[in-house]
Amino acid sequence: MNTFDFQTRYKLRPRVLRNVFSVDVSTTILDNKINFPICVSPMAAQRLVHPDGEKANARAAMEMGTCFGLSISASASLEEITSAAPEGLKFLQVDPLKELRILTSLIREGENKGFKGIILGADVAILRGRDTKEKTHPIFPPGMKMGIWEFLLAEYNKLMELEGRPSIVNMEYFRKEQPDSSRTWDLVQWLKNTTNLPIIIKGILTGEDARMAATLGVDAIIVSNHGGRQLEDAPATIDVLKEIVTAVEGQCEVYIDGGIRTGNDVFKALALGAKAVFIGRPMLWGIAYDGKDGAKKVLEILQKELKVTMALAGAPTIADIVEEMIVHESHFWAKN
Ligand SMILES: Cc1cc2nc3c(=O)[nH]c(=O)nc-3n(C[C@H](O)[C@H](O)[C@H](O)COP(=O)(O)O)c2cc1C
Ligand SMILES: CCCCCCC(=O)C(=O)O
Repeated sequence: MNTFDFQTRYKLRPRVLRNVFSVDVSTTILDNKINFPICVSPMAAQRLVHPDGEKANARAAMEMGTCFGLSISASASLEEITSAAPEGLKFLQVDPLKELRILTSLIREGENKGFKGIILGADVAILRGRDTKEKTHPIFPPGMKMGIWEFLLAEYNKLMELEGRPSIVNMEYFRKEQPDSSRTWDLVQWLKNTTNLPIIIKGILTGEDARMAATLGVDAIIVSNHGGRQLEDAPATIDVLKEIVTAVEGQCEVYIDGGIRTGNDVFKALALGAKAVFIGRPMLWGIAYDGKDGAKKVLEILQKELKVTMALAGAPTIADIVEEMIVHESHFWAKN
């Protein structure tokens, strides 16, 4: 099964003789202006790829004028990301945890450090074992720390001290002990009561869950199969995008990630109703190639490709990208 079906299954229906002398790819997400609708997905432990890790990607996103998603399992602290990208638009991704008081402290810290949205990882009820992990036994380089988990552990131990309960010293144990697979939609309500920041829920793949999220008042959904890393045989995100856009009836914004590799892929997602896309692995390849400059290059290439597609498809602005410009390949089978 192919979890990434942008290129093979969807074709474009270009309109010609339209004025595309100037193509404007700028847009907004949650009222924040971004220079183009391509944002950076939260991804753990980026210092495994380059010594600057998340700082490089956050800085690249800021310099390019787009949004950076910071993973709760980042190999950088909130402080480091804030100083690397002080003016950049940044969302903080959190997971369902057992001790919600430490999540509150983290969210407060995010608010104070200028983060503009909280992404709730909804597809990590458990973390799927990875074959490659068993084969390669990745180890963290000396000195590499998971900055946000360090913060959470310190907050946890403060609470334990106040309550006269035993503290935890082993980080690996803490990171395994805290994720909470019993959490339900109540967590969304809890988040809404905890912060005024917009709530973005990541990992939705069905219209039913999308409607639930919209009803609970989330501000945005990221249609995501976690880059194919969690549930095996989950659908390609592009295949369920329309169902989700239809289900939310405009009550919240819809973004998508997973397998977006070209400007054409971005265009197709927008045509099916996404307000923006997020990209994961290409940003890791970017920093692996050349740190922050490599990450910028990835964003530059995608932005340029999107402009070309918009010009050739007859859409001078993001608002001009409409559903009639995309068709599923089965449309052509029916005719033969
Ligand atoms: C190495 C790696 C680490 C990831 N870590 C996280 C994470 O910490 N939190 C999260 O919500 N998603 C995580 N993801 C999933 C991404 O946010 C995103 O959904 C996915 O990578 C998008 O697909 P793409 O890589 O094909 O663009 C990770 C993905 C990768 C490849
Ligand atoms: C090294 C910590 C891994 C945390 C899990 C991050 C994740 O969601 C992933 O897909 O990987």
